Amino acid sequence: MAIAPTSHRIDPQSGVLSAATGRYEKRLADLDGIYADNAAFAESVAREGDRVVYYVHEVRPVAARGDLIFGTTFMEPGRIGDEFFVTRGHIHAIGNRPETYYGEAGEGLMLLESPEGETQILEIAPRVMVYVPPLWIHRSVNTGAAPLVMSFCYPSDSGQDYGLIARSGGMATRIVADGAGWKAVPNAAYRPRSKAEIDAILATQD
Ligand SMILES: O=P(O)(O)OC[C@H]1O[C@](O)(CO)[C@@H](O)[C@@H]1O
Ligand SMILES: [Fe+2]
Repeated sequence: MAIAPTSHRIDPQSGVLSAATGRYEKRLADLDGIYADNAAFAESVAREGDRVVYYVHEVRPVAARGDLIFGTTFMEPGRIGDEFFVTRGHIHAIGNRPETYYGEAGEGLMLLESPEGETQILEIAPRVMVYVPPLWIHRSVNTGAAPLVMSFCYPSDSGQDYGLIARSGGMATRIVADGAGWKAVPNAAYRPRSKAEIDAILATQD
């Protein structure tokens, strides 16, 4: 039986996606261990731990290999200390699954890192399409003063692996405020991956 075609409307300001099959949100208190400034994070959680940092609307038609998952990410503007709000970030559990992101509103960055530890930073803004190639860890950063809204699409069997970043002490690069703009700085807690761990990531391809 064929799957019925569907059409969905995106509100670029709120990221609300009509006829989404799922929605989730991440609040400040859910994001422990992501930011460098532990004291600033603890203070923010004590003051407003319930505050939503980002939310996702998505459509998952079926879980079958070869299908797509698509949706929107809405990110509030803000910082922990001098570090801009970010998504948790992940590599796909099947590492060679790619993804696209398209800017709907606001301005920010796609922070990318290869298994070997190379950093790439791509700016995202309305009408900009970003391609996340297979095997790149990816995290969105809202560097603006307004919400950052993006739409995304990736293969339905990709999965998300959040442990890889955690085991390395975070991503190699952090994005911090620099006057009215941003700059990339090294993450002092970063531990480069061993050859064995890089090989394990490469082995998740099919
Ligand atoms: O899954 P994370 O790293 O919290 O980030 C959320 C974003 O990534 C996605 O998992 C898509 O890869 C979406 O849910 C959203 O674009
Ligand atoms: Fe992804």
